[in-house]
Amino acid sequence: MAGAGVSSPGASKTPLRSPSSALPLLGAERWEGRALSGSSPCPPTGQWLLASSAWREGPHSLHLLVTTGALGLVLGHPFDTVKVRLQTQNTYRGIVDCMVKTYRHESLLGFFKGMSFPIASIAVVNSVLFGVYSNTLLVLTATSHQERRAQPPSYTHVFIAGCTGGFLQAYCLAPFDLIKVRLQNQTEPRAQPGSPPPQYRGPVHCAASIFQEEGPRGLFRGAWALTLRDTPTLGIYFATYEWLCRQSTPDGQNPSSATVLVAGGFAGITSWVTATPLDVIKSRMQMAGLKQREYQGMLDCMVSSARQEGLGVFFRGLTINSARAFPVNAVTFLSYEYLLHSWG
Ligand SMILES: C[N+](C)(C)CCCC[C@H](N)C(=O)O
Repeated sequence: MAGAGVSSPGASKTPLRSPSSALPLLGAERWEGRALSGSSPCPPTGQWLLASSAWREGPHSLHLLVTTGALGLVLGHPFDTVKVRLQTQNTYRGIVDCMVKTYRHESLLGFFKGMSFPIASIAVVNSVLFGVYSNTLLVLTATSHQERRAQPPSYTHVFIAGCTGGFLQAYCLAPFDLIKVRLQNQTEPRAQPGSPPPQYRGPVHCAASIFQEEGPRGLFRGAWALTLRDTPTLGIYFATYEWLCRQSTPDGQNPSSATVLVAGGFAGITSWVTATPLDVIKSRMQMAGLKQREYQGMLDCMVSSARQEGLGVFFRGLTINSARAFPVNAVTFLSYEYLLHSWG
């Protein structure tokens, strides 16, 4: 889950304080402080990712990344399943129809299909996203997090850092996202005696089957669409969060919980609204490996989807995704800030 990794927006409004009293300090930022207090203004290349700094920071940073990400994922997964089904299957008349059919045929468990791999991979994906984001900001602004409080980074820098993080995390996310989408689209009820078994018995079986049937590259099906979806929209995500927090936080103060909730929620919505057209294409490309529909490439997928279903196809799942995005990203940012505070 994205969401937890901005160098705290509140930090930019906070006067210099001792690290122990400062509200939001991400592992990487502590590390940045150390790096900058030494001779080098830039992070050593071998320490580029927060992945490594989070591990070195000890269990706190790691728990932080895992807990916030997993919480958001579990909360939002039922919405995500409905979204994926609406985007890739033409059998539903709308959100309510999809929910009712899913519940009737598959029970509540149907909404949670495909959740295990995203949870298992959240630490890696978030480490890459936030590590790259945080360190790109460090390189761009050449200021430590403490200096950044007095001199907040420009939105252009925040945007570029977010895009860089989004670009690099996309390739880590791609196989996990593919397996999630394939499992979410299995509409067979679980363990019904007599009914045909689903094609994939679980995430590992799904990964192994894709590898065997579609080759190693099959695991990266839809990866380009995912990269194109995430690169600009994660820039928008961080910039929106930063902007909203700065707007509603008086100088010298940390953002209130309400500000964090609202800013996180709207950052999620804004980013998902802009991501939806490519999200639809990405999900369709990922499902294309099953040969129900084949596409020559991303452009072909866009053109044939639009021809057959009209331009509205690019907005499939927008409503449910926005409904999901607000609480998920509000909670993600709030728990992130809260956990940093209590462990600070
Ligand atoms: C960039 N994109 C719009 C795809 C996602 C941005 C929000 C990410 C968040 N973890 C969530 O799952 O809602």
